[in-house]
Formats: sequence, C-alpha cells, structure tokens
Amino acid sequence: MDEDFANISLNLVAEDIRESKTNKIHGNRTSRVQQRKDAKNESEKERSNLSFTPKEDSAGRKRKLESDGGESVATDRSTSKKRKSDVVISSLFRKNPEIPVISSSEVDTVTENVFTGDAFKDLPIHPFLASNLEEKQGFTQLTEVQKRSIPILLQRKDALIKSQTGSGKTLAYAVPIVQSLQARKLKVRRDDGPYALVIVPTRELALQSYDTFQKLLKPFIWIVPGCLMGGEKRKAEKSRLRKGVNILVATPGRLMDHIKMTSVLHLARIQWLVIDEADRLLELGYERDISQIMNALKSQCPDPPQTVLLSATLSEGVERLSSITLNDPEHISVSDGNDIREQKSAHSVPHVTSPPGHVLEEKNDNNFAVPSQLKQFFIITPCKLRLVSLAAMVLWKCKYSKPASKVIVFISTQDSVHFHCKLFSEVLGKSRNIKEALKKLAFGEEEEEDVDVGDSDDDERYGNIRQPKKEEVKFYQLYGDMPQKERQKTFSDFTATTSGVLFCTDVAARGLDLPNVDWIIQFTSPGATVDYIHRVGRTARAGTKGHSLLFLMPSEAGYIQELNKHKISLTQMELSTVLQPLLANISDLPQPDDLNSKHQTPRTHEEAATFLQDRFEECILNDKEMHSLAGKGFQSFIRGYATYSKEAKEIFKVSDLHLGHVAKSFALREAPTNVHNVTAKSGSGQRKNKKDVRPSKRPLSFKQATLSEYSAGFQSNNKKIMAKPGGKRKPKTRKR
Ligand SMILES: Nc1ncnc2c1ncn2[C@@H]1O[C@H](COP(=O)(O)OP(=O)(O)OP(=O)(O)O)[C@@H](O)[C@H]1O
Repeated sequence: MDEDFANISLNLVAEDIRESKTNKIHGNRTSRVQQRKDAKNESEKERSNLSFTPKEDSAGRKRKLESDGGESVATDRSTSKKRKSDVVISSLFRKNPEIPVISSSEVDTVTENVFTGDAFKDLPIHPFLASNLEEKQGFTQLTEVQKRSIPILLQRKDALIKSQTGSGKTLAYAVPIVQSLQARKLKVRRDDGPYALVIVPTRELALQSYDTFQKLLKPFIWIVPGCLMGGEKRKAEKSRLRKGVNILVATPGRLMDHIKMTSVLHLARIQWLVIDEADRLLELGYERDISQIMNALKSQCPDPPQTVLLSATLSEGVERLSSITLNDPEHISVSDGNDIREQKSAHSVPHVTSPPGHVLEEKNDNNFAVPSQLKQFFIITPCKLRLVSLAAMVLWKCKYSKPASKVIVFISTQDSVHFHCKLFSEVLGKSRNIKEALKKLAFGEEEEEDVDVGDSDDDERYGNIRQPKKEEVKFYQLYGDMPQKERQKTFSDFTATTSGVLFCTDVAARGLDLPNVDWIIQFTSPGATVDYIHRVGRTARAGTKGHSLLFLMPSEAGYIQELNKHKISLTQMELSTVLQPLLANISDLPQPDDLNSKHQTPRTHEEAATFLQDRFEECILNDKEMHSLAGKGFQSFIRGYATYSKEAKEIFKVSDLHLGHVAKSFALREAPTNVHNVTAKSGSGQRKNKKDVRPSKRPLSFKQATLSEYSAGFQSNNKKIMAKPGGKRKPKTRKR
C-alpha cells in the first residue's frame, strides 16, 4: 500500500513537472513555435470556437482561452497575462494512452436453461397456489431451478442452491414455504409468531422478497408475512411483531437486534430458515450475526429448522456456512446439468461451534453462468474521456434511441454516484435545443411557448440538423447512506419507470429485480468476478434480453482476460461508436451558459465530445456546490481505487492513475490538492469489503468514510477490518 502512495505522489509530482514543462517554459523559442502550432491545431479546433470566447468566470472577470502547448489556459483578458491561478485546461484527445484492441477470444461459456416447459400445476402444491402463480402472476412455466428445488424442499430437505441471476430462486424457496404453511393441520394463526425466517443482505432485497410472499399469500390470508430491516423504526417493527408475523424477511443486523431486544419475538416455532445471497452476507461480514441467529434458533427451537442457502455464486465461505447450518443437504446447481449429490455434511443439527465437515466439491467452481440472452460489451476509454463517454452512452441509449432504454450505472463509491447523478441531471437533464435557446435569448423566457424549433435560419447556422424535441432523461441514485425513505422512493420510482438512468453503488448489485432494465453499465470495474456476475444479472432476467457495458481504462485492459478465465465472454465496443451519436444529435446537446458566446457546430465526434465536456466543466466552474461534489467524487474514486483486493490490484493499480486525467473525468480542471491525504487514509486500512464514502457537507473522517452502506441501520458491520490511519487495529464492539 505504501508503495502505492509513494507511486501516486510521484505520479502527481511527475504530472506537475509535465504540466509545467509543457505550459510554463516560454523562454525557449522552439516551445513558442510549438505553442502556436498546437494552439492552431488543437485548442482552436476543439475548443475556442465551440463555446468559450468570451466567458465570465465566477469572479465576474472576462476570460478567454488561449492555447498553450496544446493545452488551453484561461487567462485574465484585461491584462492578457497568465495569472498564477490560471487553470490549465487539458485537451480531451491529446496525451492519452493508446487504446488496445482486444480480439474476442473463444470462451466456452457456462450456460443454463431458464425455462422447463413444466407448469406449477404439475407440482404437488395447493391448486390455489398454482393458479395464483399461473393465472394471477402469469408464470406459465417453471424455471429450471424451481423445477429442481421445489420438490426437494417440499420433502423437507436442507439444500444449497446455485443458479444464474434472474432464474427465479425466490419462488424456488417461497413456494415450498407457503405450501407447507397453508397445509398445516392446525391452521397457522397470526399470533403463533414466525414459522419461517428469510435472511437477505440488503433492505431492497428484503422488501422485494416480502412482496413476493405477499403476492403468494393472497389465497391464504391467514398467513401473515412481515419485514424487518435497518433504517425502519424499531418501534413500528416491534408493534408489528407483537400483532404477529408468520413469515419474517429480515436483514441480519436488524433481526439480531430484535432477537436480543424484543421480547415478543420468539423463535420456538421456526421451521424454515432461508439464507439468500449467502455468499454476499458472508462477504459483508455478517457471519457472526448469522452464527448468533443460528444459536438463538438452536436454543429456542425444539427441532432444527429446514435450512436453505442460495446464490448465483457460491464461495468458499458458503461451504463453511453450509457445513455449520445444513443438515444432510441436497446440492442443486443448475449449470452442472445434474444436481450434485456427494459428500454429505457430518452434522445432523445446525450448530455453530461444529468444525466444518463438508466440502462442496463442485464442478465449475469459479465459472459462473450468465444468461445466454445477455450481450456483454466492454469499452476501453482513456481516463480523460470517461465522463463524456458515459454521458454519450446514456444519451445514445436513453434519448436518441427509440424506445428509450432503462439503464443502471454501477459506480464504486457513494460520493461518485451522487456527483454523477447531480451533474447529469444538471447538465443533461436540463438540456435545451440550440434553436430554442436562441429564441429564448431573443424573445425572453415568456416567449418560450411560441418558439418554432424548426426555424430554417437557425438550422443553417447550426449545421442544418433538425431534430424532434426529445424527452428529457430521468436520473435516479441509490446508495446505502441515503435516508431510508428516499432509498425506497428511488427503488419504487425506478421500478415503475420505463426509461431512465439509475446511478448506484453495489447496494443494488445483488438480488434486485428491477423490471425491464435494458443496459447495465459498470462505470467502475467491480474487481471480483462474482460482483461482475451479479451486477450484469440486473438485466436479462427470466429469459428477457439484456446488454451490459464494462468501462475500462487502457491500463485495466488485462481485466478482460481475467473474465475470460472465468468463462465470461465480452465484445469490445469502439469509443467512436459511443461518441458518434453525440455528433448525429448535436443540436440536442446542452448549450453554454453564455448564449452570446460564439459557436461553431462541431464537425467530428471528437469536437462533439469536447463540446459536451466543456458543458460539464462549465457547470463545475460556475456552481460551488457542484465543484465541491466533484472534489469529493474525485477523492472517493481514488480511495475506492486504492482498496481493490490484493488480486485485483495486479490490474487496478492506483499508481497507474494519472491524477490530472482523473480530475478531468470529474470535470475538474485541476486535481484537488488534498489527494495525498485521501490515499494515505485509504491505504492504512486494508479493506476486504466494498464501502463507500457517503455524500457529505464536511470532509469525512476515515471511520465515516468506511461505514458500510449495507449496514442494517446500525453502526458499520465492518469495524473489525477497519484500521485507524497510521494506527494499530483496535477491536471494537458493534453498536446497535
Ligand atoms: N416461473 C417463472 N416464469 C416467469 N418468470 C418468473 C418465474 N419465476 C420467477 N420469475 C420472475 O423472474 C424474475 C427473477 O426472479 P428472482 O428475483 O427470484 O431471480 P433470482 O434467481 O433470485 O435472481 P438473483 O440471483 O439476481 O437474485 C422475477 O421478476 C420473477 O418474478
């Protein structure tokens, strides 16, 4: 880690030297000639004609751009001298590393069938349950995992279930639970308390599973489902528990809290225990909570509950968990073609102190099935072009294409999610047609209604491009530290919308079933392959079509080979393919704040990209709040980058980052100066789990910065792996 900081410091120094060499040595005649040449070729071409002359800076001074060694420098117009505070504006398309072309290698992908042709009514379940599924919910066929799991679970066997994302694992456990509870001779009564416990890693997933049970229970209204999760009021949850809940869906932290603190919650009747996204729960450090829940069950239940563990990806940790939680389990792995029935657990009752006795000898251990109808792409874009490429992709898919797409963009940190959502809403969400904007300027705001956007004079001036007025793109954000109400609203709004963009952290990567998502964009790479699998799994669900796009920088190109090793096959998308639609829709791009400024229609996709980048930079320059968000986003990006796992660091090296270029990708004209502190802090605590920096008004302490967004609404569950900057690790007890 220290090496990383040293490297990043060197990088920064080298960057300063490079910049000063390029821009500040003017005594030399050759450099002046070069300066003029570059000025003509690059800056004039890319920038000065597009939007920036003249322009007022935030202090109200008239500024103009002068070219300097291929980089543009904003100077004080009145003196025509470069000021100390002048900002170097680097050109988007210069000094970038070469983009490698990676030919698609032959990858023998792992495939799974989704549907079986069998119907729910063929199962030994109540006819009302089958008709509810088929007629009310429209599920005419069983999925493969349902066909394999439901009969086994109906025989009251424990099971470890693995099948690809979106293959219907929720119903695979929910149907047997409902069937067994409705079939009880002594009818279930609400005040009996819980018969089934379902543990999931995130609040959204808890709500989603709860919703599934609500729908399934429509014909059996005497069975009551309930949900316990962080962020909700404990008091309200307690009163619900007092009234009685028979199927309890919960996040582990909050469940443990109630087991300890809520006397009305008793577990004596629990017959089912489901641990969904089991590997994720372990990854997030919930092993202790799960152990405590198991111990509570052991002490309260006369008979061990039937236990089911599920995920699209099962890790070594799950082997360990299965050994302590499952009794003589069935292993159901859809991609293997056959259920794996092999070494059985030595334990007859779940007991947390028992030594692991079972080894999951699974074929294709590290290879994961991806829905066959999912088309996976990657794009290699130089760091400076990341922001504008993402914007171009979003505009292309959500504005210029019909029908407009529904897109999820995964970004590693909360500050970065917040920044991108705000910036895109600000710049792209409010975009105005050139002609509209000019008319507005000529006639004033109130004339807006009368504007004829197809005015031919304007068409001539702006390249004769006529575009129909397009729908604005809707932007949403989701991350762990958002207030629960807001989080829920985003979730339901994005569920309901037919198009729009959701910026989110990995809090939305697992289990979420957001309908009709067309594209998954991974703007920051996940590092671990399992995370890649779960992120792309938010599209192409239950046999529907889907696409994914992974953003990589040239230095990260080796990640494609890594994915190939896990039998994941991707196709390269050209940068020009993404940028071209900007040019084709140039009149639809957002316009400069200063409508009096001179314009020339961009003629190439590079010019179009530069034009759009300028709008972003202008927004950051002119808006203090946005500037601060950009700074925080930048810092959190570096911090996130420094915390890839040891293995991933082979590819994602923080020392490969060019800070000036990273700044550009946050629309900043220079890198924030306190970056050393950021990296030093992130470096001192080797972190296994992904945690984000929440958007905040004040600079965050290290502790705040590493709070888990998955927390159940209490303190971080990850304190044990956090270290104080420069200090020794101090074991801490979790506050609830
Ligand atoms: N038999 C079926 N026929 C059609 N659609 C189904 C069927 N079973 C489930 N679905 C739908 O498929 C979608 C995915 O189901 P679910 O969320 O249970 O998948 P999953 O396997 O748990 O995915 P993940 O691994 O991502 O959590 C849901 O919208 C669900 O309603």
